[in-house]
Amino acid sequence: MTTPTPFVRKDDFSTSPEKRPSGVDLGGVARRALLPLLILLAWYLAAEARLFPPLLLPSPVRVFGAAAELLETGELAKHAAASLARVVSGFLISAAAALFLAFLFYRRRRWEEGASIVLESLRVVPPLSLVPLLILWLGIGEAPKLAIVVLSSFFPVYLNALSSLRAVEARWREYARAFELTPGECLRHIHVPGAIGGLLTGLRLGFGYAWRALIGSELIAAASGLGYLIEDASSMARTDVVFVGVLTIALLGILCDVLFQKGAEYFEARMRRTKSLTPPVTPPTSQNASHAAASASHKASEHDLPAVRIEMLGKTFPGGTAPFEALTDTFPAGRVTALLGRSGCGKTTLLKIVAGLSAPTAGCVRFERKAGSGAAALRPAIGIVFQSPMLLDWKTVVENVEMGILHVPETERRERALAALDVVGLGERADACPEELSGGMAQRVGFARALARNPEVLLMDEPFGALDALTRTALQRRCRTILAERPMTVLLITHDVREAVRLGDEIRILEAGRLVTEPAVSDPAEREAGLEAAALEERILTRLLGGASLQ
Ligand SMILES: Nc1ncnc2c1ncn2[C@@H]1O[C@H](COP(=O)(O)OP(=O)(O)OP(=O)(O)O)[C@@H](O)[C@H]1O
Repeated sequence: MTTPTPFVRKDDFSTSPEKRPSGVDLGGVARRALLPLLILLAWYLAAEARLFPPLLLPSPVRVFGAAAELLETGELAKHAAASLARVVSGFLISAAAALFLAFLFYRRRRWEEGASIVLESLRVVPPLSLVPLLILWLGIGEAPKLAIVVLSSFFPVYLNALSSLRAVEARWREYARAFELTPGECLRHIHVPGAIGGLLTGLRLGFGYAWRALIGSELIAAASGLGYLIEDASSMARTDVVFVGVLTIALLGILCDVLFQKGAEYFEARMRRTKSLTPPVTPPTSQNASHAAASASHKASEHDLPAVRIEMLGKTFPGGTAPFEALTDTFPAGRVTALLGRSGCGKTTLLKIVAGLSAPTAGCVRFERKAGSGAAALRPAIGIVFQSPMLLDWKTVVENVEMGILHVPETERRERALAALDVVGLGERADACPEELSGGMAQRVGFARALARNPEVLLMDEPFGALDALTRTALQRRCRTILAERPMTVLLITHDVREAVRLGDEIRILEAGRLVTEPAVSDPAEREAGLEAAALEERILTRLLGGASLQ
């Protein structure tokens, strides 16, 4: 089965605020402080015992004395501020450039290929080796120092952003096509919130690299900054001041990192937990409710519904696999066609072609309406239910349903989504997060998302395959009720012969690249437990098991 799996994100920022224990973790603070305190003690003892000459290892007392002196004269603050300004401005420039390029390239591999030799060369060349050139081109002012910081922090941001955006884009590509999302909608609703962990990790790493590049940048004819302070003190054999400079860089780096991490956590929580930021779901007004309900329970006239006609349909994948080469059949209008077949025979491939998610290599799909139908020229509205629910975990239940109908005006969208949730019995859970739902509920949300589109053609790819037997039976019954009230042309892919018999008005078996028709049980009331149903089930099972051995 090639249906995409739901996206579960794991990254450096997975410790969301609500999962953290509130209050200060004193144990954690003590654990972190223990090693530095031990080092400080060892340093003090080694210096007092004169294990090394004071020029090599001044005592901590002398270092803190020098720090106090530099603080008093304002020297330390002046140099720290100059360094901080360089790090922040260099980082902002590099982050802006890196994010711009990552967003430009993540869907355009050819553009990235065009720039790849230049970018790769820059990535492997140590920025400090460019110092002579930078001085030559940019002089000895601030520009070359900034350039070193920018070059050092660019790649962590760029590479993390590019790879996380690409991973999210690939994972949700079919989803985006199935619901006809525009590139802007994909970016806003899926790619940025989905990749936010990777984006923030890259920014954090980049900021760390900017600090590390600082000293190198301040070796270039600087008259201020912690790098300059260290260099100047070193030339005057003031090791204590060198220590002050290095410790200040470490402290400022850690402080910036903590602030950055807190800010990133807050930002990520805002981006991903839209639930807490969007107004709570309010019940529709009575007038709108009736309109929405009418819309959700939109009952397409059976006369208008299209049949799905496939003609000489063939698909050959680039590797040479060809599940079928010339399929011809009609899935009748307003009826449920259950499609069975052994694993790997091409059921999902066929459904994707009908959905327009994959192009056939031969033949075509046509949606045929009865002559005289008012909607003869229209492409039908298609709803797709994937095997897994494919819910965006940064959106609430109702927002997930809305993703299927983003083309609908905002005022109507919420009402239609709520009405569709009502149809699947989840109106009360509209404001819940996907992670709060059971597997069956999540699948019903996926069903509601397809129903909200008022589909004339409903394509379902093993929609109940991952559920336990009880939930599956309950959902099959609900599905049958919904389909009885709202006729649609349905193509249902399933591995479950009983499901095919229960739900199918038509039954097809895809075997050896051919579609074989099995006569379904004509009376829906008999499909659940009638003798005819049992005999049909047995016959289909025998047919499926009688083929080649399972792979
Ligand atoms: N993108 C692809 N590239 C190459 N081969 C593919 C691709 N997608 C599917 N196939 C191959 O095409 C054949 C049919 O795959 P498909 O997913 O349609 O089978 P299926 O009948 O839905 O299987 P299952 O019931 O196990 O889900 C398989 O051999 C599969 O390996």
